[in-house]
Amino acid sequence: MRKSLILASVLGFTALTAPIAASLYWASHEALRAELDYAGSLADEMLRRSAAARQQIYLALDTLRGAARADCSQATLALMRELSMGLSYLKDVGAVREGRLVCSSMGQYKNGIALGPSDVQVSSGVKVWRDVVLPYAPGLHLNVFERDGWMVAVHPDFVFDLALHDQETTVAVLIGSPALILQSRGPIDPAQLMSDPALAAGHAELPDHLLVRRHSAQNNLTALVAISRAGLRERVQRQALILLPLGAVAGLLLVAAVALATHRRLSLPGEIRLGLKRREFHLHYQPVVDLRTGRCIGAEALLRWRRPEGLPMSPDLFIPAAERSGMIRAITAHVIDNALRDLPALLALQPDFHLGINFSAQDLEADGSITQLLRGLRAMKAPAGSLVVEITERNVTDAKAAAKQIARLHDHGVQVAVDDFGTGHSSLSVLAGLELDILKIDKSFVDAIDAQAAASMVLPHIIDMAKALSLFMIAEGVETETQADYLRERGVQLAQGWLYGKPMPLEDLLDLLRTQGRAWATRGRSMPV
Ligand SMILES: Nc1nc2c(ncn2[C@@H]2O[C@H](COP(=O)(O)O[C@H]3[C@@H](O)[C@H](n4cnc5c(=O)[nH]c(N)nc54)O[C@@H]3COP(=O)(O)O)[C@@H](O)[C@H]2O)c(=O)[nH]1
Repeated sequence: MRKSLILASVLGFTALTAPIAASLYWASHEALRAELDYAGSLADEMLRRSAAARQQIYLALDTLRGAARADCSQATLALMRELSMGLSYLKDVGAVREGRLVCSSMGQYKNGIALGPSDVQVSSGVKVWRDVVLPYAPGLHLNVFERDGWMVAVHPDFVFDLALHDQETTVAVLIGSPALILQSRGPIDPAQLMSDPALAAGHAELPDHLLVRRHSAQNNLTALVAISRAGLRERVQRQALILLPLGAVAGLLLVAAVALATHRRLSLPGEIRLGLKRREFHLHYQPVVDLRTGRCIGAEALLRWRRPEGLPMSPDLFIPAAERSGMIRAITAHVIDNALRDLPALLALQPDFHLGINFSAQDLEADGSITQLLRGLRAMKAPAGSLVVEITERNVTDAKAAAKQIARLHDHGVQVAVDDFGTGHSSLSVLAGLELDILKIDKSFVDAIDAQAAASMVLPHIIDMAKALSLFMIAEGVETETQADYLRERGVQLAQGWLYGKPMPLEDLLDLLRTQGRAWATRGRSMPV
C-alpha cells in the first residue's frame, strides 16, 4: 500500500509537471520556429529585391551596349534618361571612360568624375564600387556597376526598405564568392557573421543572435539576417502565456485521471483484489461446543486479513465491500480452498468434527462456489456432515433457486445453517420454504439473557420454533455461564462464543482438540446428518 501510494504520488507529480514542462518546451520551440521563419522571410525578400535589381542592372548595361555608340551624344543621354526613369531600382545610368564617369542621365561632366579602383569584379565581368558619392548627388551613397564602359548606380537602401521588428536586427546582402558585402544595416559586422561555420546549414543559434542565410546561386547573391535573442525571449513569453494554461489544464486532467486510477486501485475492492493476490487472507476457527458436554464438536471458519501495514480490518467492513464489488466469489473460493485444506487434519483428530463456512448471496445464486466445494469434498472423501454452509435470509433473493442449491448440497452430505436468525435478515417465511438443518441464534438474543432486555422475551419463541421445525440450534456469542445455563435448560444443543473460545488459528484449534482426548473423539457424532 505504501509502495502504491509512493508510486501514485510520483505518477501524480509527473502527470502535473510533464504537460507544463511540455508546454514550456513547446512555447520555446514554437517561438524559435517563428523567429527563424521571420528572419528567413526577411532574407528571402532581400534576395528577391536584389535579384530584381540585378536584372535591371544587366538590362540597362545590355541595352546601352547594344543601342548606344560609345559616346555622350544627345541620343545616348536620352537613352540613359529613359533607362534610369523606367527601371525602378536604378538611380542613374552613365558612360565611363578610363575610370572616369564622363556623362550620365544627369548630363555631361567636363573632366569626368574619377571612380577610382573598383571594389570587386564579379564573374560576369561587371566591376562593382560600393559607397560611391557622386558630386551631383551629394547625399546619396550609391553602389556603382560598370561593364564595357557603361555604368548604373543603385541606391542600396532599396533592399532594406523592410518592416524590421527592432533596431537590433542586422541585415546584409553580399555578392560574388568570396562574398563582398554589397550593403548592410544593423549593429553587427556582417563579415563576422559570415565566418560562423553553422551558417552552412542555413541558420545558426548564437548566444545573442539567431542567424539566417539565404543564397541564390543563379544571381551569386547572399542575404544574411541576424535577429536578437531578446525578441526570441519576448516571443517565448507570449507563446508561454497561451500554452502554459493549456499545459496546466492538461496536467490537472492527468492528475485527476491518476487520482481516479489510484483511488480505484487503492479503494477497498482494489485492496481486496491485491490482498488475494498477495495471499494476505487466512482463516481463523471459532469452536462450536456441545452445551451438555462442553465438548468442541465443530468450528466456524472466519476470514481474517493480515494487511502489510499490520492493521487488521474487520470482515464486517471488507465482506460487504467484496459483496458490493463482486469480489465475494473470489473470497469464498479462497475460503473453500483453505477450509478444505485444513479439514483433513481436524477430521484426523476428531472424525465427527464439522466445519462451518459462510456463503454470500452470490455464492448461493451461481454454481461456481458450490461446485468447487462439492468437488473438493469428493476428492478428499470427507464424511457426510463434516461441512456446514452458513447462509442468511439476506442471501436468499430467489427462494426457488436457493432451495435447488440446498438440495444439491444435501445430496452430497453438506448441511445448511441459517445465520443471524432473528436479526431481520431471516424470518419464518424463509425457514418454511427451505430445507434447513441448523438455526444459528443471533448474539443479540443471547446478550439479552443477562440484560433481561425485551429481546429475551423473543428468545423462547425462537427456540420453540426451531424445535417445531426440527432444526438443530447453535447459540452465537455466548460469553457467560448464565447464558450457557439458560440455553442448555431450554434445549439449545450447541453454542459458540468467547466463553468457549475466540476465533483462533488452525494450530490452536488442533491443540484444543488434542486436549479433549481420545475418549471424546471416539464417542460419535453430536450433530445429526
Ligand atoms: N461471507 C463471509 N462472511 C464472513 C467470512 N468470515 C467472516 N464473515 C462474516 O463477517 C462478519 C464478522 O465476522 P467476525 O468479525 O469474524 O465476527 C465473528 C466472531 O468473531 C463474532 N463472535 C463470535 N463469538 C463472539 C462473542 O462471544 N462475542 C463477540 N463480541 N463476538 C463474537 O461473531 C462473528 C461470527 O458471526 P456469524 O458469522 O454470524 O456466526 C460476520 O457476519 C461473519 O459471518 C467469510 O469467510 N465469508
